[in-house]
Amino acid sequence: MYFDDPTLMFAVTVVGAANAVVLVWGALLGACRQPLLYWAAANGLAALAASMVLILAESGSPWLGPLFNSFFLLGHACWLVGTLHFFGRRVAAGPLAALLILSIVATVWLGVVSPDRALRIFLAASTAAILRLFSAIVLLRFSGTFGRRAVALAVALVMLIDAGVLALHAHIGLAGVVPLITGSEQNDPFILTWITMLLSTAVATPLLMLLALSRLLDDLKRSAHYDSLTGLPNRRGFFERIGPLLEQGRRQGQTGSVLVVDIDRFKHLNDRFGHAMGDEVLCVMGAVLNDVLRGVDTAVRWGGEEFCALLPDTGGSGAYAGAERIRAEFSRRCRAIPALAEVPMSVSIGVASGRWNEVDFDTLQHRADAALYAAKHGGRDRTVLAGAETVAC
Ligand SMILES: Nc1nc2c(ncn2[C@@H]2O[C@H](COP(=O)(O)OP(=O)(O)OP(=O)(O)O)[C@@H](O)[C@H]2O)c(=O)[nH]1
Repeated sequence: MYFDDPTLMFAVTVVGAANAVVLVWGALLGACRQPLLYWAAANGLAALAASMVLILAESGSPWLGPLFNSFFLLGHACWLVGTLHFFGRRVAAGPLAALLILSIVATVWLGVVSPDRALRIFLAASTAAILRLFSAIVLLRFSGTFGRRAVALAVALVMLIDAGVLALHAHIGLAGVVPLITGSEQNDPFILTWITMLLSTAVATPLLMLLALSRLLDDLKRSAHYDSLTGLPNRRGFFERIGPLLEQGRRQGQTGSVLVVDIDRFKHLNDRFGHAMGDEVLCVMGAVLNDVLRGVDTAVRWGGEEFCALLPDTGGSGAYAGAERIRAEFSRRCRAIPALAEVPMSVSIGVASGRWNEVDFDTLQHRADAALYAAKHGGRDRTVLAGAETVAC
C-alpha cells in the first residue's frame, strides 16, 4: 500500500463527512449538544483535510501541507474540547488557542516561507500527539463519572494508540525514515497520517456516538420518571416506586399515610415576584420533602404547586408530625431567600391514614385531598388530619 493511496483518502473523507452529519443531527435532537457539535467539527475537518489532499495532491502547491496540518490540528483540538464538554469540564481556552496558533503559524512558515518539510511534520505531529494525549487523559480521568465506563476507557485506549502513532510520526519527521514500514518504496510518514485519521474517524468516533447515545437514553429515562424542576419523581416515577411498597404494606398489614401538600397563595407569589421566583420556591419545596421525609417515604410533584407524599409505614400521628416538620422547614427556608424575607410563605397539608389491607392509595389520596381542602378553607398555613378534626396552625 502506498502512502498516497487515494482509497485511504477517500475512506477518511467519506467516513469523516458521514460522522459529521450524524453528529450534527444528534446535536439537533438536543442531547449533549456542545460535545456533539465539537466532535462533528473534528470529523468534518478530517474529511476536509483528506479531500483536499485527494484533490490537490498533484498540484505541487506549497500550501497543501500547511493547510492539511492546520485542519488536522484544529480537528484534534475540537476532539479535545468536545470531550471536555462531554464530562462537563472547563476548557482552558487560552493555552489551547495559544498552542494551536503557534503550531499553525509555524507549520505555514515551514511550508511556505522557509520550507523545511521534516521540521514541519515534526511540529504538526507532536502537537497532534499532545492533543490526543490530553483527550486520553480526560477520558481516563472522568470515565468513572459516567455509567458507560468501559466505552469511555475504550475511546481512551484508541486515543493513546493514536498518540503513539503520532509520536512515531513526529520522530519520522525528524529522522526522515519509516522504521516500521520495511520494504515500502515510499519512505514517507504519510501512511501514519492515514492510520491516525482512520483511527479517529472509523474507530473512536463510533465509540463516542455510543457514549452520547447512552447519555441520551439515561436522560430520556430520567425525564420520563422525574420532574425536571424539583428533581422529585413525577407521577409515573412515583407510581412505579410505590407499587412494591404498597404490596409489602398489604402483606404485612402496615398502616400508612398520604400527605397532600399545597403552597399557599402561590399565584400571588408568581404575580408579585415573577415565575422565576415561583420556580425557586417550588424547588425549595422539592428539597424540603427530600430532606424531611425518611428514605422509605416517597414524594411526588403532583402538578403545579401541589405535592403528594406516601409514608408507607407511618400512622396518623407520625404523619401529622412529619407534615408539621415540612411546614416549619418550608417557611424557614423561604425566609432565607432575601426577596421573601418579609413575605411569609406557608403551606397547607392534608393527611390521611389507614391500613393498606383495608384502603388503597387512591382512597387515602382522596381523603388527604379533602383534608387539604378543609385546611385551605380553615385559613391556610395548617395541617388537617382526615377524620380526626386535628388542626394545627
Ligand atoms: N412558577 C410556577 N408557577 C406554576 C407552576 N405550575 C403552576 N404554577 C402556578 O401556580 C398557581 C396556582 O394557583 P392557585 O391554584 O390559584 O393556587 P394558590 O394561588 O396557591 O391559592 P391557594 O392554593 O388557594 O392558596 C397558578 O398561577 C399557576 O400558574 C410552575 O411550574 N412554576
